[in-house]
Amino acid sequence: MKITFYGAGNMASAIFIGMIENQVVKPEEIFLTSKSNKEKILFFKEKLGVNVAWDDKELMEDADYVILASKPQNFPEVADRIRDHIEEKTKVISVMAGTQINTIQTELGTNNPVARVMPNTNAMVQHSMSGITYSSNFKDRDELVELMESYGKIVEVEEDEMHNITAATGSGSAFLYYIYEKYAESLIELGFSEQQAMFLTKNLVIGAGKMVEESGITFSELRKNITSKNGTTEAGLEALDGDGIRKILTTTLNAAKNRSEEISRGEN
Ligand SMILES: NC(=O)C1=CN([C@@H]2O[C@H](COP(=O)(O)OP(=O)(O)OC[C@H]3O[C@@H](n4cnc5c(N)ncnc54)[C@H](O)[C@@H]3O)[C@@H](O)[C@H]2O)C=CC1
Ligand SMILES: O=C(O)[C@@H]1CCC=N1
Repeated sequence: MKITFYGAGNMASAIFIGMIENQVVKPEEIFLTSKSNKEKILFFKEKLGVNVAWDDKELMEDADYVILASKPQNFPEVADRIRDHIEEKTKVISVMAGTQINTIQTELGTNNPVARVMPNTNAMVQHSMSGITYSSNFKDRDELVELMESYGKIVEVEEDEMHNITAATGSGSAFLYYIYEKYAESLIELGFSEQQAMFLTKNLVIGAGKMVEESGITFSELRKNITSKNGTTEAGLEALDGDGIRKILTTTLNAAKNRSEEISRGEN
């Protein structure tokens, strides 16, 4: 197999590191190219044993998959590099936010099968939650699904649902990290040192994640198990105000979704 990545930044590296660690591909089956971070991809070559190249003929020759992993704004330049070299056998996989299948096919000047995947950087630890959608001519999906499942879970969606997935899980972990950051800052206000606040928050998050994974019970049951009648948690939860926080999160998710829709209309 040959998988070529155009772009080797945060998202692409989380994917190929996840795939290599899970041994679904060998490092020598991966080809990387980039624009900005030349030293970084030479580091990946050195550390992981992947191939690195800037010659598009070499990159695209006999490729089974080409992964589009630049920012959407850089896609026109990436398309210029790929267009004259794409072979009939090559399936196109895009992780770019917003960029529609028909835009990808038009820019590449090809009708090759295209899948859009919206992963997240938890791919690095094989825990991405990714959405996937396909062009109608994308046959033989099992191999791609196996590749994508090597670094996490996937849900298949219609293309117009990709805006929601992008907000919910593509950007979603950043929203959760932001809440953890704010939680740690509040602990400092409570009187903990910065080091203590980070240590407490980090272990709270790890423990909560493991409870979600291993207990098999719902978020609300987990919460209720902590909440004593007229106790400290109840007092805190009343102050937290469930509806208020839901409103903030809905506004957050809608802002991310709207931005994905703007990108799809070419509003850079
Ligand atoms: N970072 C994340 O959590 C997620 C990112 N994505 C998508 O992944 C894509 C990449 O995002 P990041 O990895 O965060 O960005 P990044 O800035 O870390 O990496 C972008 C990469 O694209 C390369 N690039 C730019 N122009 C190029 C060109 N003409 N030829 C070859 N390579 C080129 C850069 O050199 C760099 O390696 C974006 O489209 C984003 O929407 C999707 C889901 C999550
Ligand atoms: O912020 C972004 O646009 C990308 C897409 C999802 C996560 N990061």
